[in-house]
This record gives sequence, structure tokens and C-alpha cells, in this order.
Amino acid sequence: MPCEFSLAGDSKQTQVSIPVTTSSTFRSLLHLKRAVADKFKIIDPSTVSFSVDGTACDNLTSLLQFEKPICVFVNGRAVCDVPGPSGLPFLGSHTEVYPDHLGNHERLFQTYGSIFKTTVMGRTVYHTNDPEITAHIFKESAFFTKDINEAHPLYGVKSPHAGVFLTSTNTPVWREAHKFMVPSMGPKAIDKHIVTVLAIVRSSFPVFDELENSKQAWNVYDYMLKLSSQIVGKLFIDADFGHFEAADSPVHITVQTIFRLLGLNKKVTSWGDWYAWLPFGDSKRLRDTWHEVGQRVGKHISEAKVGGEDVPLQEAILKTENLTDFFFRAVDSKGNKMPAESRNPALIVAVTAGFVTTSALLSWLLYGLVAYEGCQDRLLQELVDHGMTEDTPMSGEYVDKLSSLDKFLRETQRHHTTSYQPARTARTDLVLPNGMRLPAGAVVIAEVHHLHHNDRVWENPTRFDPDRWDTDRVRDRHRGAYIPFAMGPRMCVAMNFVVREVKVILAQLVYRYEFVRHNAAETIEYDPMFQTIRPRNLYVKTRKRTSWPKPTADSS
Ligand code: HEM
Repeated sequence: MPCEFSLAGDSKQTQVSIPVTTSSTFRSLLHLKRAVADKFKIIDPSTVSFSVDGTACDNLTSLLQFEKPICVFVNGRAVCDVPGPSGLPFLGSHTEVYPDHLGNHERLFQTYGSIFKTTVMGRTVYHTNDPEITAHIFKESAFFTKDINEAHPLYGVKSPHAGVFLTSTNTPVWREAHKFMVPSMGPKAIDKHIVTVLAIVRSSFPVFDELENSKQAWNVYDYMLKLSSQIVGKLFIDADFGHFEAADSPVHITVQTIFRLLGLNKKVTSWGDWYAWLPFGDSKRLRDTWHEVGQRVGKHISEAKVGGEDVPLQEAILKTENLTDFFFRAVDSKGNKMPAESRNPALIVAVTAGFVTTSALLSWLLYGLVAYEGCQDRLLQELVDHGMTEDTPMSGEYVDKLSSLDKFLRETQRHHTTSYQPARTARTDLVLPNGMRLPAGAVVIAEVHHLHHNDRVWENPTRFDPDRWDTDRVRDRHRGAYIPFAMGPRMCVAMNFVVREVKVILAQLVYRYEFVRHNAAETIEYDPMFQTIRPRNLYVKTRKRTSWPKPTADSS
């Protein structure tokens, strides 16, 4: 005999039947919940509850014998739509969000709860600061995937060939490109890359010395942009951007063009996809700039040192000169290489993803040194306690021991996340664990900054407190609560490299210089029209250290 179920709150009053052939069809209530969740596309079966004749019922036998439709609740309530501001005619919610998207999203979370929707020019996007919803969207499951449709924040720069980052998951191109990208940032690769990182950061010292000698304050983002792009330029496309030839060496035109691209994409996609296709203005500039980036990076790739025989993928990192060489010569176990049409786009993406994010993170790390009392001294003391000198080789083993540096980095990535607005798309109509409905094609953005400031997860979230990382509350947090590199199969392929890279850079800089805030009276502003959250107006001065603290008594 079938049991009939209807979903409370479903305006279509859909009823589904589930056949119950024997008394053991469902061994437990959870089995029944799973079958019902499957029929109604409820993501989390444990959130399902039942009601018969208006009374909650969790007795399996009674439920299976009930002869009328059983009412299904999710999270103890009738399902409903995600709320959000209705916005202005035509413009929609644009003015509710921009220019201060961080402040306004926080206000909208306070008003509507842990998921809300905004609609701009007819295109709806969902925003969440809920760790549980976040963990579901990043899973790449029957419910969610990275599908860069018209509402997705990366739509303006979507690329069918890049494979990584700008390509939807359900494509052979992503699988192929990802297979080659992962070992290029694996453990062996990191050890090799860090040697380059160390050499480049040390090559920047004469420039910082020169700035100090001429008593100049410098814009932190500008110099961190130079540093991080100098590193990924060398690693990926064998390019020397010449950023540290002199204190006033210009930012290389390739880097400038990529930087412009990321600003234009944020601007254009904030207005919705139709705007991206306008034949004039910023939309045209975005397309032209994308083309220019392809040409400029393509030229570096054509000039990179590449050559020799094919090498097996697993050992290719140690046998190739740079990552262009790697992508040209590595061969997988089936004899396949990175598809030729993906090579340049994937390298362009890696260079772009590599420095746009890292420059912002390094800037916020330097902000942390000058803004939060005691942090700089504590890091310096830790370096001294671990026997650092000017020539310390900075192996992974060395930086991994620096626990204060680790907590400082984690807290900076929490409080000053550089946030990408990583987004995933619903593959079907579905019901979230909180009982809210999403239609197929809905784009949900995990709002990283707001996840990292969610006061249901973080105690006193607006306080910068590296020591919170020693507490049980933080250790036992939900796995979706802290995601500076996103999570799941489409998360950052370079996470382990980045963590090591910025620790090495910071250790080098802090050991050599004391950083002093220059424009202390000014409020630091972020750039609301850039793809990552970067400080626009942070200026510092350095004082080259001539003495260091003594090691603490128990450090030897
Ligand atoms: C502070 C530094 C970085 C941060 C915070 C960061 C963050 C992220 C995030 C949040 C994503 C997910 C994007 C999405 O879901 O749409 C991502 C993906 C990615 N990141 Fe990073 N990233 C950083 C540095 C780098 C570097 C240095 C590289 C160089 C290889 C890199 C390469 C990538 C690639 C290729 C993907 C796409 C993976 C895929 O499509 O499957 N990232 N990153």
C-alpha cells in the first residue's frame, strides 16, 4: 500500500506516493525521511518531520498505517521562499547593495536572516552566511555544482577553455585542466616554488631600503601587488616583470591589464548579465581587456623557457623549468597532455588568480602588523625564538613550527578575508536545510566575509584575536564556517602553496623591518569595485632593524 505525502507550504499542493510493500520497507524513521527527502528534493533528510491530522508524529508504524496524506515539514516548518529586498523598479536591489557591498550585505543579513536574495535587472542571486548551507553548496552533488550561468559573478569572464576557475564543473575541460593543475601546486611543487618565493622577496629588500632612506611612506597594496605578481609571473610564465629594479619601477603592463580586468568584471557583473553584452562603455572595455590579457600573457608564454621531452605528470614538477614548461611537457598515465586549447587560458587564470588574491592578503597581513598592538612584536619574538637569521633557508619544516604566525594568518584571513564571492548553482528545484526553497539555476554566493563574521559561530567577530584559534569553540566550528579558499572539489588548488608563501614573505619582512602605520588617522577603505577585498589607502613606513629581542628563556 502506498503512503501519501504532501509538503507543507508547497503552493502546488503536490502529493507524492511512496510504496510500502512490506512492513520492513523502512527499517527506521530515518529511512522513511530519506525516501521522502528524495521525492521532494530536500537536501538534508534529517531536517524532515511529519504531521498527521495536525499533530507531529515520529512513530514509524503509525505513519505507515496512516491512510490520509501525511504533511511534511522541513526544519519544523512549512517550506517558504527566500526573502529579500523588493528593490526599485528596473534597477532592483542594486542601490541596496552598492557601493558598500560589505556593509550593506551585513545589514541585509541582519534584516532577512542567514540567506536572502537580491535581484538586479531581473537577475536574482542568493547570498548566505550560514555554514551549513555553505557546506552543501560546495559539495558538487546532485543539488549543486559550479555552473557559471548568467547570474553567476564570474559570468563576465567565463571561459570555455580555461578549465579551472572560469569553467563550469560539468565539462570535460575542467576535469582535464584540473588534473594537471593540482600537481603543479602539490607538496613537491611547493618545496620547489618556495625557493623562488624566497629569492624574490629578498630581491625586494633594496627597494624597501631605498624607500626608507628617502623617508617615503608607501602604498601597501601597490607594493604587495608588485611582489605577488613578480612571484606568480616567474613561477607560471617565466616572466620577469622587473618590479624591484628600483623603488619607482612601474607595475608591468601585463599586471596592470589584469588588474583593470578584475575591476571591470566586478563593475559589470554588479549590474547583471545583460549589461555585460552592451556594445559600449565598461562592458565593451571588459571584453577588450579580456582579449588584451590573452594577448599579453600569451606573449610571455611564447617566450617562456620550454623544451625537452615529455615527462610523466607525477614527476614533471621536478623535471620542468617553470609551470608553462610543466603544462607543455607533463603527460598523464594514459599518455594525455594538457589539452592545447586549455594551456594558455589555464595559465592566464593561474597568474590572475595567483596575484590578485595574494596581493590583497599580504596587504591585510601588513595592516594587521601596524593596526593590532603587539602582533608585530609577537611574530618577531617567535622568529628569534626559532633561531632565525638573515640567511635562514625558510623550509616548510621551519615555517610550520611558527604557531603565532599561523594564528595571525588564520585570523587575518577570517577578519580581513579577501573574498571572491565564490558561488554555486542549484541543479534542480530544492529545499534547503532551513526549509527555504531554491529554484533550479539559482546562484548561491557564500559570502565569505559574512560567514567569517557570523556571531552565531564566532565570539566577538569584529575583534581581531589570533588567540581565538586556540579555543575549543573555534576548533569545533562547523566545517563551512571558515572558508578563505572555498571548499569542496572546486576550492583553491593553491591553498597549501599560498599559506607557505605568505608565511615565508611575512617572516622575511618582519625579521628585517619594523612596520609603522603612516596615515594612522585615516580610516582604511576597501575598494568596493574590485573582485577581491583590498585596502586602497594603507600607507606604511619601514625602519630597518638593527637589533632584535633576546630569545625567551624557554625557547632553546
Ligand atoms: C590569498 C590567496 C588566494 C586565495 C584567498 C584564493 C581563493 C580561492 C577561492 C575562494 C577559490 C574558489 C573560487 C570559486 O569557487 O569560484 C579559488 C580557486 C582557485 N584558485 Fe585560488 N586563491 C588564492 C591564491 C591562488 C594562487 C596563488 C593560485 C595559483 C595557482 C590560485 C589558483 C586557483 C585556481 C586555479 C582555482 C580554481 C580551481 C578550480 O576551478 O577547480 N589561487 N581560490
